Amino acid sequence: QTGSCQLNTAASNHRPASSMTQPIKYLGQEEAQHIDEELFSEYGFSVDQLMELAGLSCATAVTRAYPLTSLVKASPSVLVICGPGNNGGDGLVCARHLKLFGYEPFIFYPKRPNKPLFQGLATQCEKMEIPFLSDMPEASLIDEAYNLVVDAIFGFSFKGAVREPFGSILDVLKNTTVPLASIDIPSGWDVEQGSADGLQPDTLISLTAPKKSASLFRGRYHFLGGRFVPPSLERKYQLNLPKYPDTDCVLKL
Ligand SMILES: NC(=O)C1=CN([C@@H]2O[C@H](COP(=O)(O)OP(=O)(O)OC[C@H]3O[C@@H](n4cnc5c(N)ncnc54)[C@H](O)[C@@H]3O)[C@@H](O)[C@H]2O)[C@@H](O)CC1
Ligand SMILES: [K+]
Repeated sequence: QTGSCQLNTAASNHRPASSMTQPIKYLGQEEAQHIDEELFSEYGFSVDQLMELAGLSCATAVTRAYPLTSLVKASPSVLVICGPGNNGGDGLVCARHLKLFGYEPFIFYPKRPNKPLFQGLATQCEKMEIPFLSDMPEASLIDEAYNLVVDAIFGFSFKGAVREPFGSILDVLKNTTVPLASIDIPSGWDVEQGSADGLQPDTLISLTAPKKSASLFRGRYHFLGGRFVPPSLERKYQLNLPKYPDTDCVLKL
């Protein structure tokens, strides 16, 4: 090999992601979980750090898709439904930032993990005077009272048939007509195959990179959020992420 040849190879291996022409990668379930583990192990991030950035991305995406000035109800109410894992944690962070952005979030959080991270996030929301609902409202009440619903029930670790109480919650959501904004995965969808008779969100906020089922998303707004991926991790998994504009934490795909 000549010296110039080696130089070219090295240069092409270190092209910035923005100059790559390949389309953004849609991740399988295992691959998404591997990336997640690697961020926490090899890359030294903590869960609450990335959750904060993920939840901020989600709240920002809501402001883009449903600006305060576009809301039709008398108050800027948003129902945020949080599940039992980290997707639910993203929802709690999202609700807190929505409040700071001038919205009136209400949280339904039926299964709270007994862990300091989630207890802390719930306390922060309570201290921000965000009400927690004790029951899931009926579909007609949701349509009447809320401008939109944020679906933070399940993310990329969802598997198998939906267990209660979440089956009934998803059934209610299938009967609502207000826009639904799903965090990372439309809840109840198979992470790779989607769900023909599942939720049909108006907005999907894919975190880190879209998952395979996102190719079946038919809503109006698909955002990418979670602007925290180190370039070497992006290269390793060939994510081909588009370049976020300026200092934005979300990007419309
Ligand atoms: N690595 C990343 O990219 C990041 C991921 N984050 C979020 O973390 C999510 C993944 O979080 P987790 O791994 O905690 O998992 P999930 O939040 O997807 O769900 C796991 C929870 O759902 C329950 N569950 C799974 N299948 C079920 C079923 N069929 N019926 C009823 N309950 C079921 C599990 O028992 C567990 O409690 C992502 O989708 C994303 O929203 C962010 O918080 C931070 C960064
Ligand atoms: K979700």
